[in-house]
Amino acid sequence: MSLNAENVSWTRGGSLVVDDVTLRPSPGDTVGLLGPNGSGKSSLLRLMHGIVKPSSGAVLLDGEPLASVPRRRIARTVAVVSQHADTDTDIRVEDVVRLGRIPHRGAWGGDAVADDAAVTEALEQTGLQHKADQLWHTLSGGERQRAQIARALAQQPSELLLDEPTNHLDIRHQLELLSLVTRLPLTSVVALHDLNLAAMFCDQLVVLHQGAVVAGGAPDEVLTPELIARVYQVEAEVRHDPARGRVEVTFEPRAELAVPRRDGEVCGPRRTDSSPVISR
Ligand SMILES: Nc1ncnc2c1ncn2[C@@H]1O[C@H](COP(=O)(O)OP(=O)(O)OP(=O)(O)O)[C@@H](O)[C@H]1O
Repeated sequence: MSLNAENVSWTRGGSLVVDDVTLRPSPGDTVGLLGPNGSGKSSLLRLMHGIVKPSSGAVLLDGEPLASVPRRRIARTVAVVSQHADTDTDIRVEDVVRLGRIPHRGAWGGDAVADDAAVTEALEQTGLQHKADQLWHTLSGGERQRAQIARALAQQPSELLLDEPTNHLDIRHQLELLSLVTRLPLTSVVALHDLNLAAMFCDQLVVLHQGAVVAGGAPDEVLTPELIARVYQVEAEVRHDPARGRVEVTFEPRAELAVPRRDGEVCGPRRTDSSPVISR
């Protein structure tokens, strides 16, 4: 299976939101989609899921334009975890996860044993077994996020699209979630803001800036101080850690981001000598 974006552009309100993007994840890879707020990550994921149609170019599922693939086949193959999932209805966590089985139902129903097994496994993988009977709207933000991921896993897709899946998660669950995603025998495209998580877990990175791809490749090729300065306007130090086999990014707070205090003084970040930087 493959899900590729080929020279995809998407225009909205007169602006080019996604600008001639080609993305061809290798089977089994985890591809990190990076870029500042508004750079087009969510829009590209929506295009790759077929929720919106490209203005030009095409998204191909196994070489076939997504627009001509039946919705049901897309749903069996591609699962999405979006940023904003919500419901007001009284639905239990297990039932949310079970929604992932809908694409597998035929006209005469589904395979109940396979459905139960997939739901149980997805709840276990996301550490939500003990929440199975709890109502969705009583979950914390992080638990809701994990329930959405469990729903996507129950779908048993070959392609997984995740839009900032670590939002709301504490550090342990961020690490667990991304390590789960990378362990699964799936091809994943995951929009991330945390460059170190991206370096730690992604096989390949693609960086978007104003809708266009400005860098792509292995994390240690992509994450350079020059790229980070150009795209995020932030000074960064990038260290190669041979023991861990990855790069680590640390950031330099910028002096011009110093904020005025109520007493008129301007406070910047703490220096490494631990004395507060205060200038008048
Ligand atoms: N339906 C739409 N109509 C008009 N503008 C849109 C639409 N969808 C997205 N945009 C604009 O396209 C740009 C890219 O948005 P998008 O949500 O894809 O960025 P993003 O990289 O995911 O951002 P973030 O990191 O903040 O989630 C933004 O400027 C947004 O306002």
